Amino acid sequence: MSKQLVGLVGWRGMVGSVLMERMQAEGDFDLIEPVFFSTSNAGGPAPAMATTHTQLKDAHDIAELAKCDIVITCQGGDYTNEVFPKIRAAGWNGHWIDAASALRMKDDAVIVLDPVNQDLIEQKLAAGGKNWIGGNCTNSILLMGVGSLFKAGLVEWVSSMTYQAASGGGANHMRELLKGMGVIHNAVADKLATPASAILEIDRQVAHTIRHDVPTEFFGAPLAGGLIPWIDSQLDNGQSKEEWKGQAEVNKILGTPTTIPVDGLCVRIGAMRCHSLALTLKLKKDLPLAEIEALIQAGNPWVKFVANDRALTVQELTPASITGGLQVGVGRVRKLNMGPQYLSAFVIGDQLLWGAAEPLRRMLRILLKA
Ligand SMILES: NC(=O)C1=CN([C@@H]2O[C@H](COP(=O)(O)OP(=O)(O)OC[C@H]3O[C@@H](n4cnc5c(N)ncnc54)[C@H](OP(=O)(O)O)[C@@H]3O)[C@@H](O)[C@H]2O)C=CC1
Ligand SMILES: N[C@@H](CC(=O)OP(=O)(O)O)C(=O)O
Repeated sequence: MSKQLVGLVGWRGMVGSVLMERMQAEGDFDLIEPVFFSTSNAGGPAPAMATTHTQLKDAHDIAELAKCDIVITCQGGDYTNEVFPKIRAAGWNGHWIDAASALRMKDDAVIVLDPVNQDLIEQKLAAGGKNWIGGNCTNSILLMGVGSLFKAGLVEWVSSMTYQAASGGGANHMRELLKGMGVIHNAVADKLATPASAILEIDRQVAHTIRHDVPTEFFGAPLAGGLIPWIDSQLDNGQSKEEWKGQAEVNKILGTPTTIPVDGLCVRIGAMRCHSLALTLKLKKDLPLAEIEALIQAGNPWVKFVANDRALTVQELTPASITGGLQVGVGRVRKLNMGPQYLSAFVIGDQLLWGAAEPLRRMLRILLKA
């Protein structure tokens, strides 16, 4: 049987590069005939994984895109908004897999996170579904961590306070964070090298540098040495767009018949690519902690459950430990003073992997098997 023609758009960007790495690591390219597209370099050489179509094609050429059985795009929402309606209007009936948020809430789109919603994906596939969209990174990580509690019907509501990495903004944001760290260090490097120098003087200089010299072009405020308690645009109800996505996407991923309230504040912090969430969950009943822990551990093979122990937590439940891997850390699980149905949990994951690239390549695998 001939291999399916899979168009890849946005493979050079940050999410796309991580997707390419993962597809190579898992041997996905052996199963498909890839066609690489570009918005900036049509006619240029395609990456080495391309065996037949060795030149980049124009990512705006609808006729070329429409030759593909499957298109995977990590190019961004503007591209999706422009090209997707055109290719469908041209009668293309292939599968569209997308990292951008543009189509997520459309009725005919499924937000894909198969370790959590494989049943929903299979059901929509059988019903002729064609549009498969990766979820918001924070929501995918939340559900990879504690999705089993939702699936067991135990969650009445969840308050999710997030600590989101620079990579969520893109490559330039990661660079800006690092430049800012360097600017701060340079401002006090001499004094730091002298153990006897006064810490308050160092602190004054650091505060001045953060206010005046740390670059803010991409984040709009200094992130290095600080945090920014707002992510994405402002909505009329006082939520940020990132906060709004929590309830909307979590419920859509799970296919809940009645909306489970999900809300909280989303905060940008100076981590590189690990998003974390401090959760308060109100459970529908008072379950023993051991039972809750067992449920979380059994959620999926990528859950890395960390006992609520200081030494283990500071070793295992940090960006330093989690970054670059597929494990999603879950820990700090304990009952809260508010009552026996109130549970805390801390969830942490690499937002470029489960948060962006991994659900897309796994959706490709599901389609190749179908
Ligand atoms: N960043 C994240 O954490 C997440 C992002 N997403 C979504 O994924 C989509 C893509 O995001 P992201 O990967 O961050 O976007 P990038 O800005 O990194 O890449 C998008 C495109 O920009 C073009 N580009 C221009 N200059 C460069 C350069 N110097 N290096 C690489 N590419 C360049 C490339 O297109 P070309 O090769 O055609 O020129 C590339 O495909 C967005 O819709 C985003 O919402 C989803 C989940 C998480
Ligand atoms: N907004 C996320 C990243 C992202 O791209 O989200 P979405 O795929 O929902 O646009 C963040 O900044 O961390």
